[in-house]
Amino acid sequence: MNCGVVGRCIRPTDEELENFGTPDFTIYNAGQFPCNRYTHYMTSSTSIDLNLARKEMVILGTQYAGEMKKGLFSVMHYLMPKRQILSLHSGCNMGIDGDVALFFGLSGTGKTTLSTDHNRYLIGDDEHCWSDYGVSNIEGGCYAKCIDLSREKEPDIWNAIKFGTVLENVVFDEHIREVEYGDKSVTENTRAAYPIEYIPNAKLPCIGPHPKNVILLACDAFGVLPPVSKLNLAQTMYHFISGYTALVAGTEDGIKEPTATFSACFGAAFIMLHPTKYAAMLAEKMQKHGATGWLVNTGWSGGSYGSGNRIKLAYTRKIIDAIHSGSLLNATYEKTDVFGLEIPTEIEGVPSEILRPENTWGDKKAYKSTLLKLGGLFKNNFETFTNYKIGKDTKLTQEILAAGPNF
Ligand SMILES: Nc1ncnc2c1ncn2[C@@H]1O[C@H](COP(=O)(O)OP(=O)(O)O)[C@@H](O)[C@H]1O
Ligand SMILES: C=C(OP(=O)(O)O)C(=O)O
Repeated sequence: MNCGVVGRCIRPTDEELENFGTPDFTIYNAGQFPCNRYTHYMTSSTSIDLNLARKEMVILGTQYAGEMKKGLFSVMHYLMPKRQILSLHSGCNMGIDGDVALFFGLSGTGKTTLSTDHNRYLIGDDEHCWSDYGVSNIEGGCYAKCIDLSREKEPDIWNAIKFGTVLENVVFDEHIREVEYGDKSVTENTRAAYPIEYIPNAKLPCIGPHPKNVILLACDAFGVLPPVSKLNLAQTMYHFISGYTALVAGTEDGIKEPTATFSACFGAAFIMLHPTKYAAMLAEKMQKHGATGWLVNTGWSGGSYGSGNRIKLAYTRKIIDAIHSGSLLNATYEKTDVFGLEIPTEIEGVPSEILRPENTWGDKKAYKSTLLKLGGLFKNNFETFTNYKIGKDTKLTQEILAAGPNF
């Protein structure tokens, strides 16, 4: 992505600008002007139209800066697989030993927060490609949510908000120009767009070797998924194709209560081919490069949204640390009912009782029925995909099906 959209795209050097020639793609952003919602297939006065042949995108009726980057992300989901490159809706970072981790997840599940890690190099927070040479960021900056942002919990993002960063939808005092990060009066989806080099340990250029860990993030507002589970390849494919999260108030307009969302490949809005095409590419790359899959619940524990609490970010960070260090791979595991997930019995710095969700619920009956409810939602959702084969391999398709909830 090589243009200058609020610091998030890869900016050309002065030399490249000299010989810029014609752009690869042109965005016409008339965000203040609504589209005609009475046109066929229109459901609102907002539209983002792509013409792949003309290499043009037209944005109407929305001034949300996210539309530009996500529109181009859709283009990449078309162009990249044609070159055997997998486009990924994931954050990405790298340890000092060169171990790369991907963080897949829908909006608000923690891609930006968890890939921005003081002890690791940031490759990017949201959009990447995985080719035969390793991973690379599509963007040149980040787009962090900053609702309730605090210096203590997210110091790197806090410090990246300085001159040159664009704050979107935040409320601030006009006189002293101080931002009130807790203020949701415009929207909960407040953002900070900053160039990646505002993160001190950014990996420049934003490329890295083949991933060692593939972390699937779900913010489970039902509170029944374990804080972390180790996945085999078939389970990784199953959860990748399912693309589950339970949204709470935030990015999507009108969502105030938690609802289960299934978004294939953690990006149904952006994919252009059938989900199993991307899943097969992911499986092949993970197998070839020996990557391990993980499912991390950054959502609720001790009950559903309303009665339980969101898992502390500090605990999620400890879980992620144990994945990166390799220590979690060697932990002792036990298997859960229904989802058949392998969960560790101990992780340093995390209270052991929270690792098994059942332990944290006071009402065990409510836990069981909520677990079965979620399992049922997964099953229903997956029916859409059962007729599609993963590549030519029917065995893999069967394995993926068997890797889902079983009850
Ligand atoms: N346990 C947790 N893990 C990750 N994020 C959490 C957790 N608890 C609260 N959060 C908050 O959830 C939000 C995650 O948003 P973000 O990282 O921007 O998601 P994404 O990049 O996937 O859209 C942040 O505001 C973060 O502070
Ligand atoms: C820009 C977006 O991505 P994310 O919320 O994952 O940062 C969005 O979905 O609006």
